[in-house]
Amino acid sequence: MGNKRKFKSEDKALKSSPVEVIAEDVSSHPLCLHGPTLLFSNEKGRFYACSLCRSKKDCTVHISEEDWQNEGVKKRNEKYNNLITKVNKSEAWKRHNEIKSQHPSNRAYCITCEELYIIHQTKKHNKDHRVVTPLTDEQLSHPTTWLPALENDTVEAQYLFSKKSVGTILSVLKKNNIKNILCIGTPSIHEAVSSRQDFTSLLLDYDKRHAQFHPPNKYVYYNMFNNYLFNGREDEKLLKMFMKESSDSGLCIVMDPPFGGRVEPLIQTLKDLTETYKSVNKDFTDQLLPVVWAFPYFSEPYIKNMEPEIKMHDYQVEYENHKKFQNKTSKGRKNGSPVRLFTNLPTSSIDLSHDKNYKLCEKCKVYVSLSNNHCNKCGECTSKNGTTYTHCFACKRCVKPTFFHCKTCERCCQRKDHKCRTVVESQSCFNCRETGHKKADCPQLEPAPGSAKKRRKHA
Ligand SMILES: C[S@@+](CC[C@H](N)C(=O)[O-])C[C@H]1O[C@@H](n2cnc3c(N)ncnc32)[C@H](O)[C@@H]1O
Ligand SMILES: [Zn+2]
Ligand SMILES: [Zn+2]
Ligand SMILES: [Zn+2]
Ligand SMILES: [Zn+2]
Ligand SMILES: [Zn+2]
Ligand SMILES: [Zn+2]
Repeated sequence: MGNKRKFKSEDKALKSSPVEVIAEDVSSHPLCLHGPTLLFSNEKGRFYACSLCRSKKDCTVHISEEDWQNEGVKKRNEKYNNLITKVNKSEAWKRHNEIKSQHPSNRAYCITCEELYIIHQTKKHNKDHRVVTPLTDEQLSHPTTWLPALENDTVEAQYLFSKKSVGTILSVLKKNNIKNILCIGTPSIHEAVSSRQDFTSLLLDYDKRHAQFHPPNKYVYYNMFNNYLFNGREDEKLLKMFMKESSDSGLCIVMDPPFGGRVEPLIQTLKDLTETYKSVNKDFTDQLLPVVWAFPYFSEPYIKNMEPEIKMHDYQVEYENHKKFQNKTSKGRKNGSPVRLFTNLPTSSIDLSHDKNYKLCEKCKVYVSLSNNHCNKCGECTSKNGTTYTHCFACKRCVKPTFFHCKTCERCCQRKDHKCRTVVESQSCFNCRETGHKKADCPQLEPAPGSAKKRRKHA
């Protein structure tokens, strides 16, 4: 499962065409089958497109900002109000209970039709269908352990945490006295705590198969890129209730978005969820809700720029079903998994004392990979990608071992295929060409009306 897919490496990410997402309230945007679209901007202009599908083939809605002013276009887009699907959670749960009342050998799940059924009740699932049977109670309550990942890799991208990673994440929450978890795209965390007394959780996920395995008040059919609840009001009430009940015992968002997902809409979602939390817990301070977010290390500049409180920790998140994302001591990638934990909880609360791949940096007071060295010049443990960085005195910073200081370019450059005076322009600011921020946030420019920077200033 998932082996066809190539991870978008840092270099590939740098070569992809530059497009910004304008982080803003999406409620007045055109709709597609996945809820409100996002406003994108590239060198040709600004346009609305799907928040979830990365390929135009999967979702064709594409409306320029100018066309969206046209009443006819607005009228035509209204059809999506009726086309967006909901999930019938109570029906699905009723079915689950009927199936559970049967002996495991009578229980089955058809992968082709994505449904649970009782064997002797239907002949619909013939030999062309992929069927899983028998099903134990344990399998019914832990579907991620046996449900195959959804096929469309450009949309759902499902990779499960290893048991060790689940344990690490839960221990961080414990250290911070957090008992309530909003699991966004993290069904294995949700399942791991489902029978525990010390945590409660609510799963928010786009994979609606979960409705057949979790009670209606434990699962929400959700799009994390536009904070869209497909079942509308009913689930908004549920989410608010969960937030209200968690006010005394700590709430944390634990999210693991599909790889390649954009940072801007995810940060916007965290802010929107924080606003919802504040609307039901009036005395909550102005900060962002606690979050533990699994994401590739090379997204750090974007996250840091948009939300400096969210820090990257050196812990390498391991996955069950992906060789490349396992630790370097196993068969995986040379430098280990590229996925790290980003969090606004104190990084010193991530205790890896039991893990031989990490050491405590006495100066940073944080656990780091054995290969990560503390640089006294930079004042921190500087490695990001799992290799040992070296300090460049000219650039006054630590760089990857694959870099060298080029005197002609007057900066550190990738050693391989270096051509002097060429700059990788994509993924950097359209204006000043620096990485780490987008044009809308460029410190050299006045903020455009409605830009993220402008809105933040006036917030
Ligand atoms: C990379 S996997 C993470 C799974 C996680 N590591 C675990 O073990 O539970 C991404 C998860 O996000 C869900 N997902 C994908 N796109 C989503 C979206 N737009 N909104 C909400 N959930 C989404 C997938 O169904 C999947 O559960
Ligand atoms: Zn769409
Ligand atoms: Zn079937
Ligand atoms: Zn250090
Ligand atoms: Zn250094
Ligand atoms: Zn240098
Ligand atoms: Zn050069």
